[in-house]
Amino acid sequence: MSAVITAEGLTMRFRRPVKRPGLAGSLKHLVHPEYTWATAVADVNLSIEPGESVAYVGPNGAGKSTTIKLLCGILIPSAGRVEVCGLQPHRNRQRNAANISVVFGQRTQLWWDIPVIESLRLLGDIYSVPATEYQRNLTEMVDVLDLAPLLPVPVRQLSLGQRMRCDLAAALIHSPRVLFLDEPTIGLDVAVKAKLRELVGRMVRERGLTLMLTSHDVGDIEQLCPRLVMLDAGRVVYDGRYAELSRRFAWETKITASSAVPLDGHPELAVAQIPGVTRTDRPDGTTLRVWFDNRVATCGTVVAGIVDQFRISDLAVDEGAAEDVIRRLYSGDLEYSTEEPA
Ligand SMILES: Nc1ncnc2c1ncn2[C@@H]1O[C@H](COP(=O)(O)OP(=O)(O)OP(=O)(O)O)[C@@H](O)[C@H]1O
Repeated sequence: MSAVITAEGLTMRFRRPVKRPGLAGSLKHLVHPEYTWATAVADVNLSIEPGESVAYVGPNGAGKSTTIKLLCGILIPSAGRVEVCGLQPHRNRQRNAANISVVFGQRTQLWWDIPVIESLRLLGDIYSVPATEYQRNLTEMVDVLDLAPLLPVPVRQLSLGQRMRCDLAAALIHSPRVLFLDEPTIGLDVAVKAKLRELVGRMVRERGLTLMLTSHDVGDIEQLCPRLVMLDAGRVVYDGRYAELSRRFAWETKITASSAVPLDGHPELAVAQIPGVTRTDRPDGTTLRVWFDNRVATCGTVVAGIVDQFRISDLAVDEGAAEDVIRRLYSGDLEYSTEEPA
C-alpha cells in the first residue's frame, strides 16, 4: 500500500522583520528593512498509510499548525518535499482540496449568515458530490451528531459546540480521503467531544478515512490515534505507537513510601545515594518520595534501600501513564531521547 501522506525533509522558515522600537526604528525599517529567519518546521519526515490515524502533537509553537498548512497547500515549503494523495499540495491546491478536509477548532468554514443546511448543500455542489452520496453522508452525520435541530439555523446563532458539530459535518460531506483536525475539541464539553470522536472514529473504521489530528487533549489522542508523532521546536522527536511512549520515555519511576511514625533524621539523603536514584523529597513528616531511572536501577533495589532507612507501612509505585509522560516531556521534566530503554 502506498502512503497517502509523505513528507521528506519538509522545512518551513518564516521571515520576520526586525524593528527597533519607536518612530525612528519604524522609519529606519522602512528605508533599510532587516529580517531574521525563524524555522517553524525543520526537516520533517513522515509517511502515513491510507486509513491510519495519527496524532501530531507537541508544545505550543512546535510547528503543528504550520505542518497542517503545508499539507493543505496553504503554505509553500522552504525546503523538502510533501505529497498528499500523490499531489504536491501547493502546486495543486484545487485538486488537493477535493481529496482532503481540514477543521480548525478556532475557525469555521461555514457561511455565517445562511442556515447550516444551505452551507452543506453549497459544499455538496462545490465538490460535485453525487446526490446519493450526499444524502448518505448527511443522514449519517445528522444521526451521529444530532444535527436535525441545527440544520435550519444560521451559523451566527450557533454555540461553539453546535458550530463545531456542523463544521465537522461540512468537512466530511464530500467524503474526503484525508481529514486534518487542528485542535477540534478546544473549548467543547464532554458530550460534544464524545460525538465528534464517535463520528471521526466511525469514518476511519468504516470508510478508511486517513486522520491527522493535532490536539492538546489527551482524550482525543487516546480514543482516536494509535500512532503519535511528537514535534519539538519543529523537529520530530517521537514517531511511534502512543502506548509505546511510556516504555520509551518514562525512565523515571516514582516510589512513595510511608512510615506509620514520623521519620527520624534525613533518610532522603541516604536514599539519594542509591545508584539510579535521580531525586528524593519529603512532602510531609511520614512520607518519602523517591524517583529513580528504571534503566539503571530496579524497583526492588530501591525499595531495599528505603527499607534500610525505616520501616515502610505503605508503598506506591507510579510508572507514569502516557498522558503523564506527554505532560512531563512538554514541561522539560523528562528528556527526549531516541535511545531505547535498557
Ligand atoms: N505566518 C507566520 N509568520 C512568522 N512566524 C510564524 C507564522 N506562523 C507560525 N509562525 C511561527 O512558527 C512557529 C510554529 O507555529 P505553529 O502555529 O505551527 O505552532 P503550533 O505547534 O501549531 O502551536 P500551538 O499549539 O500553539 O497552536 C511559532 O514560533 C510561530 O510563531
